Amino acid sequence: MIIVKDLKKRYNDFAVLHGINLNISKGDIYGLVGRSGAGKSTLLRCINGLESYDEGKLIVNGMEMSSYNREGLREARKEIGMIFQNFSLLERKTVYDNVALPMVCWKYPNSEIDKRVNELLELVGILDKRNKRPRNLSGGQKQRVAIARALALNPKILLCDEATSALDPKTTKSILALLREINEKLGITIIIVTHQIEVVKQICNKACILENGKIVEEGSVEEIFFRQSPAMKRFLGEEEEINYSIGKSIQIFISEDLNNNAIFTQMALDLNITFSIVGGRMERYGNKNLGFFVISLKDDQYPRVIKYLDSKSIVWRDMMTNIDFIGKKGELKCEI
Ligand SMILES: Nc1ncnc2c1ncn2[C@@H]1O[C@H](COP(=O)(O)OP(=O)(O)OP(=O)(O)O)[C@@H](O)[C@H]1O
Repeated sequence: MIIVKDLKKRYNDFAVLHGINLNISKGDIYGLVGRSGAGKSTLLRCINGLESYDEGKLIVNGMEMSSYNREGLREARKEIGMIFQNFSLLERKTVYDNVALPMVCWKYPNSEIDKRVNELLELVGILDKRNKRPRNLSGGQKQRVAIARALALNPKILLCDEATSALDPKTTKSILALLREINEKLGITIIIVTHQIEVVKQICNKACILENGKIVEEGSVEEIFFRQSPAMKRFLGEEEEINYSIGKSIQIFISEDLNNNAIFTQMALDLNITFSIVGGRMERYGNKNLGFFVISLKDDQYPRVIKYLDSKSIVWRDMMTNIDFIGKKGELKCEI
């Protein structure tokens, strides 16, 4: 659906995108995360044709974006809806008129506009606000209007630029739930630019981390979590390693297909050992529970425990060397 290959973009002598490679498939909810200034919005604007690029390929819905003439680009952009942090609604128009605007611009017949706008307002849950002006709505309601307007022309792709950054946590949750519903019901591919890792955890199936115009981490949200790469830690501001200095410490990664309580009890029973759990965290990623625990082992327990974990295909990391990351059946094996 979206293929980005060696994409480069400069603003005068400032290189903002340094050779981006990405593949976003139909139906993905893809998170583009990174700190302020990393180049996320620039990449998003290249994807919807608001910005040109200098080198590389950018194929959206099967067409190279740089190959369009003005009229072709205008047509292509019908397939790509966009929402923003500040909602970008017209204050002097009603909710209904804001949502109708793209269809009015494309000269759709009034009856079709009326039917579609009412359907969309119903979908986003604010049909009762159709005659209100944006200033009479809450932030979450304004973003619902913006979502309905972005869907007016029946796009295949919805781009969200920090769409929940101005909203409180509860409203953010409800907007993300709405985006997920739109993705599932209408089959729309969604790209979410955000600096909030919570957003990625709640809704994305895939994500990348952008750092100074380069992708430093990419994959399914589960893979990114399991890798716990330095890039991820830098993004989260968790670079400092906790020093687990008693004996040998290993980090054991848990996914929902493992019964995490049972792992530790079973291992203690099978190996006839005791050990301390010295750290850990479980979190919800989309509809999965993922997490890790750090256990501290005596030197003589260490080889037996890692042999046991490998035999059960459980992912673990040596906290001392920080270089081994033994993968389930090998597929998650990587150096960090
Ligand atoms: N039109 C422009 N002209 C010159 N430099 C620009 C322009 N737009 C963006 N930049 C610069 O490009 C870099 C990336 O900006 P961009 O807005 O893409 O980052 P971002 O990751 O979206 O940041 P934020 O999260 O703060 O929005 C920044 O250093 C910014 O100053």
